[in-house]
Amino acid sequence: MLSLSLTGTDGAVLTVGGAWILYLLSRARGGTPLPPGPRPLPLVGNMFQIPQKDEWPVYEAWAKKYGPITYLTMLGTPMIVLNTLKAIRELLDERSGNYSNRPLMAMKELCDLDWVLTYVSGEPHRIRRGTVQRYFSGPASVKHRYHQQEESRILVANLLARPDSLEDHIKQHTSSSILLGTYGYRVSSANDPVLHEMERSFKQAEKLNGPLAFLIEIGPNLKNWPNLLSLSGLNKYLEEIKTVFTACRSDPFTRTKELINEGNAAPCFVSTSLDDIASEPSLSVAEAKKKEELVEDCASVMYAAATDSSTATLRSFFALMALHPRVMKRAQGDIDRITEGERMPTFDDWENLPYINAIFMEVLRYNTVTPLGLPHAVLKDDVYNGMFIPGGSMIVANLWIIFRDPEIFVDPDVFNPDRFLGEKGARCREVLNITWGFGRRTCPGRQFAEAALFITLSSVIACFDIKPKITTKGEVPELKFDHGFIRRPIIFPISITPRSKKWAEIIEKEKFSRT
Ligand code: HEM
Repeated sequence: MLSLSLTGTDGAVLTVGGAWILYLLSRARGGTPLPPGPRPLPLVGNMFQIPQKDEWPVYEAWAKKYGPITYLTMLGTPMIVLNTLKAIRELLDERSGNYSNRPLMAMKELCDLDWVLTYVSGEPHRIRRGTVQRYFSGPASVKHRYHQQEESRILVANLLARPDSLEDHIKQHTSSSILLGTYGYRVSSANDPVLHEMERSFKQAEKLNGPLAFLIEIGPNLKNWPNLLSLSGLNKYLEEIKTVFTACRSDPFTRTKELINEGNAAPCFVSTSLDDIASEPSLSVAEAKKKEELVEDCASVMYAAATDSSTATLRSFFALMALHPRVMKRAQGDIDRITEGERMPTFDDWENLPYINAIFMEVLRYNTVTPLGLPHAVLKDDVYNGMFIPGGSMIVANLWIIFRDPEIFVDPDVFNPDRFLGEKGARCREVLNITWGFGRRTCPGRQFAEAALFITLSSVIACFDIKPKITTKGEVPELKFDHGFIRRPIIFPISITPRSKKWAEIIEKEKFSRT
């Protein structure tokens, strides 16, 4: 029979046990438990357990402890981490309709950013993606190759002239490639004022995913509380974000329209799309204006979407080539066989240079640019393998752990492009596809980016020897990274020299033939 006389220890055990049961109940919905995860603190959730830097080992340890799905909360917003390829495919690809929203939308809506392709969902997203894909994806991506090849020649010429300014050259190269494709604008240097203008939105975008965005997400709809917005000063803060985003949308678009009117516009996404609109005489003035605004919206996201990831990938490439001379030599041998060592590679050589593809795939795997992909959000409540997935959760794919799975990528800590070659490399190539995202959000610039990587990497490898500058202590420098959703390598001093006098002449000749 149960005795009701409890000792102090019994009481403590019951109190702790009761609290634990309440905690477990609070993690379940209608009897379906939430996925497992580290215990959250009241209100702040797991905020202080999620590290601000060097976070990957922590996510990896959670994956080992909790299995395919880790459940966290940040200031009341659920955050779900998918740790296996199976869970990623089954949720983000197969249930894409429910898993393709973007998180933390409340603050973006307060800033009236309902036109930004990378944030919007549903029909507005579908229409904007279609507009971008028509000019950048699949076969349409081929029309960018002329400029992409030109930009690769400018890059190698800049590296020959000023090899110590590698970061500036990479920045100029990636920015120019996307701004030419989008607005027909060629960037003159890393200090081009247009880049400063475009990059203003980066700082504002960070605010949209910071702690304030989490707080606004769980609170009441502040649009209904205008007095609170203005008394708290929040109005001014949100207005600043909106103003910068709006300027980044309208300023470059207006400039390209002026060039079109003067008859001086280079073929690009904006000029071609506006030509298409003009060639539809059946459109009313209002319909044409709406279509034009759509082009303006879509153009404005391309710079931010393309440059950060492309720049981080190229930085990794230079660092990894400096650290892996044998890979570099082998690629140079392949290129020389095709070009007879007399010219730089062109797109016609692409299919004959599989090792270059293998190098950029291994760069993408080894220094994963987005170790947690780009966050998606769950539209409606769902159940997966007996676990409750709340609607509104932020959901991310742990690419870092998958790209280090020894079952797929043997010796994952070794930089080895060979793993992607031939029939044996089919599985690795297939898994690497997740580097481009999932479902309805898959990167629409993938083909553009792959072509840019091919022509840039092959041109650089053909022309230069790349070596680390040994430190004063006689050591090879270590590769380190910035922190954040995009993993940006911090480049150590690298020596970039033409392979021979002849190659310096080829660079000069091909640069000259461009002008
Ligand atoms: C190495 C280069 C690149 C990598 C690794 C990369 C990767 C990604 C990833 C992971 C996403 C998020 C997908 C998701 O949410 O599931 C994304 C989205 C996007 N990317 Fe890329 N990308 C690269 C270059 C580019 C380029 C060159 C362009 C433009 C030509 C581009 C345009 C976009 C756009 C517009 C989105 C937003 C898609 C949406 O929200 O529907 N990207 N990219």
